[in-house]
Parts: sequence; structure tokens; C-alpha cells
Amino acid sequence: MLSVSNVSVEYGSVRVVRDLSFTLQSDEILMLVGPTGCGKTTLLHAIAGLVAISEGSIGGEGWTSCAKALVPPEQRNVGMVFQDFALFPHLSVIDNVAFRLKDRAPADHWISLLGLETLRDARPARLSGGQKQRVALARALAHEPSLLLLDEPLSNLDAALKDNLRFEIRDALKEAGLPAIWVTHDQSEALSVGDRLGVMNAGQLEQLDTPEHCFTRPANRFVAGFLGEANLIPGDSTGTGIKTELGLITTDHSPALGSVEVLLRPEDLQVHVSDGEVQARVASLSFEGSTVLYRLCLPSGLEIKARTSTDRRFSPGDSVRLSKRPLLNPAVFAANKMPV
Ligand SMILES: Nc1ncnc2c1ncn2[C@@H]1O[C@H](COP(=O)(O)OP(=O)(O)OP(=O)(O)O)[C@@H](O)[C@H]1O
Repeated sequence: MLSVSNVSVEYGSVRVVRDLSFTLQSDEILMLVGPTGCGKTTLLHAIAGLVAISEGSIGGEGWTSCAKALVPPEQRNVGMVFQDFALFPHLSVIDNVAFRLKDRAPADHWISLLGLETLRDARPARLSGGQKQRVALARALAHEPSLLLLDEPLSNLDAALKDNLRFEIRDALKEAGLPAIWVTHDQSEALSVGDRLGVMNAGQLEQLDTPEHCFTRPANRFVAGFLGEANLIPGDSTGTGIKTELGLITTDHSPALGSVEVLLRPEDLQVHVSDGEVQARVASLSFEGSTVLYRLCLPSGLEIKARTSTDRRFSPGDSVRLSKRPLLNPAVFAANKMPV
């Protein structure tokens, strides 16, 4: 359990974290994303006690720290896992994991659970990146923290390894019953691993919600654009639906009447040879493996993106037809830039 209340952090005269509040439940994994420099690492360091807060308070199991009475890091029982693993090169795997432990049983437990048994006596130089990160995680967990902070733990690993390791780490956190905050720059990691997702911008949380809600019901345009590609289609809300260049769009929201923008993801659109509702011209395309992302020009000049399977390929300059996927229930923003 962690409680962050109205926390601000300043470096000199620059306020990097601004009046930020949230709580974390006892075994909850919170993924934290945001543009570079928005204050994610600073927030983790403030929670760990590595930087001082200038306002507000942070409370963990058995401690509360505020600007006037800072609790030192060693009294917080907060573990950290970094992107560069931070292992001792001269120590074996078991000695890294059991470093400063009186009882080495938890080290044995996590070495076994994270599949490091055969590498117990190896030095870090012999390990792959994924193995090093497992050792770093085992070390953090073996010290039985009451909260774990992970700062881009997988960013130094290749894509194939990341895919498996992210779920191994999640399973280990759940097995330990530990709350965790996990900073990432990886979209799919952010959306797939955690119980909740926090989207930060300029030192503040723009949205804190389930990953699904952040993606399908973004609180504002920033969140919509930050989590994946977003087409914001201008429209006129009449009460019964929204008239757009892509046809009438209905949604469960009760959008403000008048000018609005409808959020359609590239996946919400289908590209056809002849039977779609709207004509468009292919401006460019990028092959993504199992999908193709098309940049399309509508008759009004509006550019939108559509992502389709690779079954049928179109080329730049081709005239195509577009349709919306059925069962759309998109987010809508009032044209005055406030979320509806
Ligand atoms: N020790 C420091 N002294 C002064 N400014 C700092 C210090 N550490 C970070 N900053 C500044 O604070 C801001 C937030 O940095 P922080 O590292 O928290 O961002 P971040 O969201 O983690 O970025 P990234 O995604 O690139 O890791 C940045 O403008 C950074 O330059």
C-alpha cells in the first residue's frame, strides 16, 4: 500500500512533479508512462526517498514522509529495479541475490522461481541481458520490500525477450503479493502488464485508470494521442449521433451538441477495393509484419490512418473505399478542447 498526496518535487527553481496524488493497493501493479522528461523517474526517486519532496506527503507501510520531515530511504523498505541491472560484477548470482541477507532462504526461493538455478555460481559477465534482469529482480524480491519500483527494467533487452520477461516479472510480483510501480516507454508493455496505467505529462497525472479505459476512454486529447495512433475526426453532434466525413457515428457518450472530435484508432477503420462508405486516396503505407498502416487522404484533405491485415495490399496513389468497424463506441471530445 502506498499513498502519494499532493506531492511536488523541485530541482532548484524548476518544478518537475506537480501536486500529484494517487494510492496503490496492496498487490497492485501500476504502469507509468509519459513523454521523456515528464518526471517519471523523479517520482520513483521521491517515493524511494532518493530525492526530497517540496510539498505533500508520501506514505508506505509504517512510514509517512513529508517535506518538513523526510523519511530516509533505508526506513522505507522500497526495492528498486533499474534498466542497467546494477549487479555487482565480482559476485556470483547467488551472492548478488543474497547480498546483505542474514537469511538466504528468500534468495534460494527467487533463484529457483525465476529459473536461475543453473546459473547460481556464474558471474554477471557470463549472463545474457534477460538473465541479468532476472537476477536483479530476484535480488530485489529476496530482500522482501513492501513496494517495488521498476524503472524501465526491460528497455535494454531485445523485443523477443521483452515479450516473455514482462509476464515473468508480473507473475513474480503477483506471487510475492507486492505492489509495484513500473515505468516503461513500451506501449504494449504499458497496456498489457499492469492493473492500472498512469499517464504522466509535465509532472502531473493526466489519467490513472485501467489500461483498457485509458486506451478506449482517454481523459483528454493528450492521453488519446500518447497511447497509440489517434485519428481525431471533426464532426457535428446532433444529439442522435455525430455527423462526420466518415458518415454518422453513434456513441454511448452524451456528447455536447455542436462541434466535436471523435477518436478513431487506425484499427477502427477498414480499407476496401470498392464497398466502403467513403472514398480515400492512399498517401503512403508502412509494412508492420502482420499488419499494414496506411496514411489516407479524405476528399476534404483530412489525413487519417488505417491499420489492416496484410491480405490485400494497396499502393500510394490508389483510390480505396473506407468503412468503420461495427460496434464502435468511440470517445468524443468537445471542440473547445475539454473532454466530453
Ligand atoms: N538531478 C537533477 N537535477 C536537475 N534536473 C533534473 C535532475 N534529474 C532530472 N532532472 C530534470 O527533471 C525533469 C524530469 O526528469 P525525469 O528523469 O524524472 O523524467 P522522465 O520522465 O523519467 O524521463 P525519461 O522518460 O527520459 O527517463 C527533466 O527535465 C530532467 O532534465
